[in-house]
Amino acid sequence: MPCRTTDELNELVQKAKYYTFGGKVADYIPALAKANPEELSVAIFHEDGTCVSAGDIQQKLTLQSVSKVLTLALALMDYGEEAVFDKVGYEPTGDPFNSIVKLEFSPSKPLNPMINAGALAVTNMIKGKDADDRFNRILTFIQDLAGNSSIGYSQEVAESEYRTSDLNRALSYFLKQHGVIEEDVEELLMVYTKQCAIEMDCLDLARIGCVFAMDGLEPVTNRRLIPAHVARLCKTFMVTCGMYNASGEFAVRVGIPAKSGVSGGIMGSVPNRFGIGILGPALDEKGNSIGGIKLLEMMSAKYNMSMF
Ligand SMILES: NC(=O)CC[C@H](N)C(=O)O
Repeated sequence: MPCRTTDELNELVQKAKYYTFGGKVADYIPALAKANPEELSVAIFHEDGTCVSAGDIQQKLTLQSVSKVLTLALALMDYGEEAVFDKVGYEPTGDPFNSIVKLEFSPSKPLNPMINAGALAVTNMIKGKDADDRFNRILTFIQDLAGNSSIGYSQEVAESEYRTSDLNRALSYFLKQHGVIEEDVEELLMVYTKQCAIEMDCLDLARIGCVFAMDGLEPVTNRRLIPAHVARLCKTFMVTCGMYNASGEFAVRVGIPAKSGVSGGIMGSVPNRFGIGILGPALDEKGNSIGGIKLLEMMSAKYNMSMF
């Protein structure tokens, strides 16, 4: 079903666009540096399958860190809570997403699954007979959540990140030394960089956000895609750690479970109402979409979105 657009949402996007000038696209993954910093688009996907959008929603984004919440859901479905939280903790770090510093403290397990170290530990757990099989399981799961079997990944972005992943390589070796991950680090990075390069548009992202908003039910059909307790657990991490070390301020100003990625994507879930997909590649200094956060602040005020 095509998305309609409303003057009201368009106006909010135009206002938020003004702030994109204060941001910068991520360039530590070389392929992401090509993104247009002035781009800002949003889609809202409701439980009944209707959607509203503004901006250029044909534009695609790679999931990057948004994928962390999706692999967490899959690992929890594969293994259950006890096994997953044997490898990663529950607590926000207050540090940047790629920081290594807290791993030095005992126990040497990542503080939560939303930082790179934690996400690497979670991807390490994804079941499958080899790296390709594991990645395909992640991709199929994400296609199901979005109701779109044509979703794939950007080979260019995956390879670009794989080649330049020295920090994630270092984190992985550190975790391997401490027994948090077991597999070959190169194989893990292969799966992880492809997972981060899974590509979709804002509407797909909004639809996945809506599945979480509905505690794991597919919009329209009400088919269960994720057990309710897993969806709730993921949303809790989105609130406490989803916007990196800006999650506290985001909870105050916007007040919804959300997860961002360095491509400028943000997936939001407004409980029992709708999912939100945003693309705005210009980032603030913490790595969140600068226009996207502004837009969500305005939307939260206008549509009374805060759950607090
Ligand atoms: N914050 C992010 O989106 C980080 C994801 C990116 N692929 C990385 O590992 O660095």
